[in-house]
Amino acid sequence: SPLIQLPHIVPRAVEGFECFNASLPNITIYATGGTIAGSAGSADQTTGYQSGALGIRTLIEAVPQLCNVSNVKGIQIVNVDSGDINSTILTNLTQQIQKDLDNPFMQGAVVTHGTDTLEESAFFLDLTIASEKPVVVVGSMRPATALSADGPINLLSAVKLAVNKNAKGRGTMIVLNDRIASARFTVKTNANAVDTFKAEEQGFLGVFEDINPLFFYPPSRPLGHRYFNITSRPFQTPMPKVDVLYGHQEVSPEIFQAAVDSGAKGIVLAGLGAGYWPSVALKSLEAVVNKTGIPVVASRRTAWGYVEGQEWGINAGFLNPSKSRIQLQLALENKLSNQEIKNIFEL
Ligand SMILES: NC(=O)C[C@H](N)C(=O)O
Repeated sequence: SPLIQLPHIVPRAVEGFECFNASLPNITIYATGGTIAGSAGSADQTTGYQSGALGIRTLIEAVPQLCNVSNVKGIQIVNVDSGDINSTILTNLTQQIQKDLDNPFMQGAVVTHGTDTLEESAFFLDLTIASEKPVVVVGSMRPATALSADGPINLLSAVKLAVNKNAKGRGTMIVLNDRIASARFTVKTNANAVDTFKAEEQGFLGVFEDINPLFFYPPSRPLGHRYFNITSRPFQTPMPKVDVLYGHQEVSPEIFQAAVDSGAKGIVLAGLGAGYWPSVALKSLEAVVNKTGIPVVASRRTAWGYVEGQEWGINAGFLNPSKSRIQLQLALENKLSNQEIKNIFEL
């Protein structure tokens, strides 16, 4: 049902909205950049374009259908390639979205984002926003100027999802290519393809049919979900540095100490198979862990799988390295002990 019905509250709600109809729900679109806001020199150029070139007003104006489903307010958080998103930008985003969703007149939030690190930001929002209302992160693989650009339909899908009554209680979701995906499990699997976001083992939450969301199951949160309250931390302060190290044949045993020396307060390992390391490297890893007490999370370099049983560290379970890094950073920011961090990861 529409959130705004009483005439006397209309003027307050109108403020800041790009389009307004008292019978429609209210959504805020937070724009951060990426290819969905990307601009190339010609319509047939799909690489080498500038990410984060167009502002949120341009993105909204390109999809007039948005105003048929929702009142949309656009907020430009930053306008960057997603490689430049960091913990201060994400803290700012969480704090603004939380405030917004706590407002009874707001129905949900949509975040536009580059796809390269979208899986990290979506997971961050999932862990730091406390609300039943939907948070939807959306991107595109083709710049806004391209033939068959996927951004406009993805944006309309995201807004339709954010106002859908079945979308509540599912945490943060990811929308691209007619799919609804879980922020916890979904990753970018292909550097170029439009159907890149997948969770091979956990699957999708639903699909879009005629640009309308259809869910497979009732709402639920994934096992292992944990909330981190960052609403009152100063957002300008970066969170503790966590490095991801990649395992391979002949890996240098010195990389663990090098990470600590460069300021890492936690380490995530993209290990071989189910979290293994070559024996020489493992010895030096154990020495660093024993000497510094730094938390080390064992994840995997394979795309999918489950990591358990690595005695020298904290086992990542189903979380891949990029998502493990986000959770470890939030755990360190919240000053959790190594044992408490272990309890969060090893459910
Ligand atoms: N498709 C994209 O959005 C890629 C872009 N480099 C980004 O992540 O910002």
